[in-house]
Amino acid sequence: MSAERNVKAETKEHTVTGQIPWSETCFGCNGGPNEGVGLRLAVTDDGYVACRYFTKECHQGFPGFVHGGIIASYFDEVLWGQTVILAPEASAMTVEMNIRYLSAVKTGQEIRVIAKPAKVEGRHIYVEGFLLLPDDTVAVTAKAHYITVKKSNTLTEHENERMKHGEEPAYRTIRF
Ligand SMILES: CCCCCCCC(=O)SCCNC(=O)CCNC(=O)[C@H](O)C(C)(C)COP(=O)(O)OP(=O)(O)OC[C@H]1O[C@@H](n2cnc3c(N)ncnc32)[C@H](O)[C@@H]1OP(=O)(O)O
Repeated sequence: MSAERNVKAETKEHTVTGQIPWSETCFGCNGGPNEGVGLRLAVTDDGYVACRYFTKECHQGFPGFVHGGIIASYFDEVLWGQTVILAPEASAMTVEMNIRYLSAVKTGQEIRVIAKPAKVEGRHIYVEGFLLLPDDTVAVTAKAHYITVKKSNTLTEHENERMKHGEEPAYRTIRF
C-alpha cells in the first residue's frame, strides 16, 4: 500500500450487492446527529466492503478536520466488515491496527472508506484499506488484524442477536 502523499487513486464504479447488518448500540454504526459515527457498509460484487460517508462537524480534532481517533474508528468498522463476510457465524475482534495519515480529512465532505478482500490464516484475518477524499486522493491507509473469537465466547451469540438491521444499501454503485 502506498505511503506517498497526494496520490490519486485510479477509480472505477463497483456494483453494490448488499449491506453488512448494523447495530444501534455500536459507536461505529450509530448514526445519530452527534453521538456515533454512523457508517453503513456496502458489499461489492468483487469482494470489497466500502462506504460513502459525510464527515461530521462534531468529530473535529483541529478546527475543520476530522480527529485521527475518529478516522481510526472508520477503519476499525469498515475493515471489520470483511470479517463478517468471511465468518458470519463467528464474531471477530481487532487485535492490531496500523493507520497511516497522509492528508488531513476535512469535516463536512463526502469521503469513501474501502476494505480490500481479506487474507485468512486460521483464526487470524488480515485486512487492508484506504480512505479517499472527494477528488480521489488517498488520504489515509490502514492495516488491521482480527481474531475470530472462540465458540465458547458468548460475544458471538450476543452479536448475532444485536445486529438486526440489514436494510437495503442506499446506493447501487460506489466509485473507488
Ligand atoms: C457492530 C460491531 C462492530 C465492531 C467493530 C470493531 C471491532 C473492535 O474494535 S473489537 C475491540 C478491540 N479489541 C479487543 O478488545 C480485543 C482484545 N483481545 C481479546 O479480547 C482476545 O485477545 C480475543 C478475544 C480476541 C482472543 O482471545 P482468545 O480466544 O482467548 O485467544 P488467544 O489465545 O488470546 O489469542 C488468539 C490468537 O490471537 C493472537 N493475538 C491476540 N492478541 C493479539 C494482539 N494484540 N496482537 C497480535 N496477535 C494477537 C494470539 O497470539 C493468538 O495467536 P495464535 O492463535 O497464532 O497462537
